[in-house]
Amino acid sequence: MSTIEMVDYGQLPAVRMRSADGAQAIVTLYGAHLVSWQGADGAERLFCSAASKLDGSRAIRGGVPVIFPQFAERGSGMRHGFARVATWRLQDSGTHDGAAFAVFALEHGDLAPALAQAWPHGFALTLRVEVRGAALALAFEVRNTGLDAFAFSAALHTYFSVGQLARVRIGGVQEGWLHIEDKFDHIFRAIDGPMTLADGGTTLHLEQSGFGDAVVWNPGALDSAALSDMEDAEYQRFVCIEPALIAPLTLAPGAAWRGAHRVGIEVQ
Ligand SMILES: O=P(O)(O)OC[C@H]1O[C@H](O)[C@H](O)[C@@H](O)[C@@H]1O
Repeated sequence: MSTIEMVDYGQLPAVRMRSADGAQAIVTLYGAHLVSWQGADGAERLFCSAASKLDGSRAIRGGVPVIFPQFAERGSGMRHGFARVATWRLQDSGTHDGAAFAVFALEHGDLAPALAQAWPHGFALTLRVEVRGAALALAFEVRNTGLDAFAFSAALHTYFSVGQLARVRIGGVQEGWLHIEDKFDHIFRAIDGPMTLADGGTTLHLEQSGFGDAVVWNPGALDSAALSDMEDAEYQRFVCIEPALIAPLTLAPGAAWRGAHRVGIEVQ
């Protein structure tokens, strides 16, 4: 049976969805942050740092932070935007054909006063998360509900759990495989096909639409040690592959933009 229930994740209220075949995901309302995803095989596919704050005092280190309306420091607002540190609402949830899904929403009126003043635009965001079998589907929508156009960037900053960073191969971002052993931070532009993340006997198949770019990031040993919310050796346990819209897109009043990210697990 598929189920949707409220749970605590650390000190944060969260939604856990389970599909009929046992796939599950947990999303905190803080950030509409997907912190855990297991396919029906029960293996955790996302990384979340053991040192992450889970109390709403700062963004969660791991999972899938929703980046909006600015990427990193490419803009005058807060680093990676406010969506990952705002508290979203559960707008809808349910089950269909054995899958379980939940939809999270954030509007300008939901923002704390300081954030609302810093970004005075009418907007409505939704993030839909669905799990079933070996598949995860994320759908992100940005709608301009105001009277003026605004420009935004966005990303689904996915931290994939890996056995050992140095063994991982990433396909679909450049000619041949990409290998990462230490610090790496690169924006791959104009992604026009599926990507793969191969780790030992498991391959994740990644497909994105709407998002034209993909950012691949790992902090490496030195930066990892300098991050207060990551343990020193943890950089070897994940790689971020992030569907992204880096160059700001201008959205007219009433217009909407959609980006999707689908992940499928193949175990050899
Ligand atoms: O530490 P954060 O604000 O979560 O950012 C983490 C990382 O996000 C992206 O992947 C950027 O490309 C990196 O430059 C950045 O370091």
